[in-house]
Amino acid sequence: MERGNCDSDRAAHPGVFLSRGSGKSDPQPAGRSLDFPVSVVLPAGGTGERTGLQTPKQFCSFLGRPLISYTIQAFERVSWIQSIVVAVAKENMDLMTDIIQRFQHRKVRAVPGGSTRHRSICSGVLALREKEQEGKERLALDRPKVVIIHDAVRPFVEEDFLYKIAMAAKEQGAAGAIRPLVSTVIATTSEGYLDHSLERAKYRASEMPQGFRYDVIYQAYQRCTESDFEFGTECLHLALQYCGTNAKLIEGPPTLWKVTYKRDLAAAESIIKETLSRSACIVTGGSAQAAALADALQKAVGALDMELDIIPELKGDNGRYLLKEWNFIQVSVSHPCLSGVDALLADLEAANRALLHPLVVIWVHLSGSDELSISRSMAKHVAIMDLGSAAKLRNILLYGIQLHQSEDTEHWERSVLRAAEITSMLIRERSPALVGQLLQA
Ligand SMILES: Nc1ccn([C@@H]2O[C@H](COP(=O)(O)OP(=O)(O)OP(=O)(O)O)[C@@H](O)[C@H]2O)c(=O)n1
Ligand SMILES: O=P(O)(O)OC[C@@H](O)[C@@H](O)[C@@H](O)CO
Repeated sequence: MERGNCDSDRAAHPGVFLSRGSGKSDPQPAGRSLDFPVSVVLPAGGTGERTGLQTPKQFCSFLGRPLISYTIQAFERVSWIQSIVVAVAKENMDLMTDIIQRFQHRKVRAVPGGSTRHRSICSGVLALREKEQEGKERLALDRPKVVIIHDAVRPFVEEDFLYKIAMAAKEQGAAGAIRPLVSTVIATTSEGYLDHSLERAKYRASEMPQGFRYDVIYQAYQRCTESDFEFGTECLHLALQYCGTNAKLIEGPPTLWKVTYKRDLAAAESIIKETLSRSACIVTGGSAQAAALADALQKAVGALDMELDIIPELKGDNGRYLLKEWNFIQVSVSHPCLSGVDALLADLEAANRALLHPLVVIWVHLSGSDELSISRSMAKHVAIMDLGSAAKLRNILLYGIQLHQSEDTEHWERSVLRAAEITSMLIRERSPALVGQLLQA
């Protein structure tokens, strides 16, 4: 009798589909293509006990966005992946549905997971049997030829490696990521003493993603035992044990690690922030003075391991920066005018880029020597504070940096270096506390 579900008391759930948001995810990289349908199962039904936190780790947020949303995005950006099923604990179905909606994830549906990881994965695999239905319209999605299974708490996965796993799974029936062991594996006696140690060079750590021909993983879950469901941790083993399918093992990059302990959450946040902070686009408005300041800043931030692209305006071909850059610097000289910043904020809102990550906009103002009146200075501070408060509601973090013209070369160079250091810190830290502040370089 075909196993219709993975927990004794549970029918296969078709999954909750949300209308596909018009949300712009990152532009699809000009990637590869596959001539067979591939779907993904993300087991996310755990409680994350080893983090010691109340919130399951897959729902812990970085920069205002849950970890699972980063993992989903890593897959939905891959053009040859037709659909993604996330298996979550029943009590988290509404939360997962809200995350899919709020971050306008596409190709994604949530299904109830199970009491163990294997049961959650099995629920996801069974859900892929159903023709995916959205509203009244039936989606012309075929049952996948290959299923990629990937822990939802492994957010750093790249298309190239997914491609290798999917191709190997199609050819071999199963494929899995491996990594060298860091520690030696030892066997202990029942009294807690060393029994023997394994020769580390002969063994590898089994990681994710893993890939399977649909029929292989489906049959494996149909044939495995309740003990497998309860205590097993290795899908590749099920494929070998119950389908005679010997997985192709492919060494993956070190970025495939799994968020398990609380320290891993801090590491993941640091990597995400570092990834978002590598570059920025500086808009000069076309003036020679602003361009000269931009050149000086570009050199100074280069020494801080950050790249600046300098453009006169975000029009025409330069509009592409609105779709790919996470950080922008708008330069104004002499007249403390925020109209350029206003226009940039409007462009960013139209591009809907702040949906997934907080964007950083820095207004760099080079004030003339004559601009020392207290009232004008106060007006600037109030203006950027107001604009910053409004932009923050749209997940755009607006900061200001003011430099003063100086004929003294040494003084000027020190100002530019301070401006570069402040710029790098603001982009790296994305601190909500400094939003709307006009910092002095
Ligand atoms: N019943 C379960 C248990 C785990 N998982 C998922 O399997 C992946 C890897 O498992 P693990 O790191 O062990 O997650 P947890 O079980 O949540 O962690 P812990 O063992 O610390 O509770 C995670 O994405 C987790 O959400 C799942 O889908 N269903
Ligand atoms: O054992 P845990 O539930 O912490 O994590 C699951 C891992 O074991 C699993 O993802 C890989 O070993 C590949 O099977």
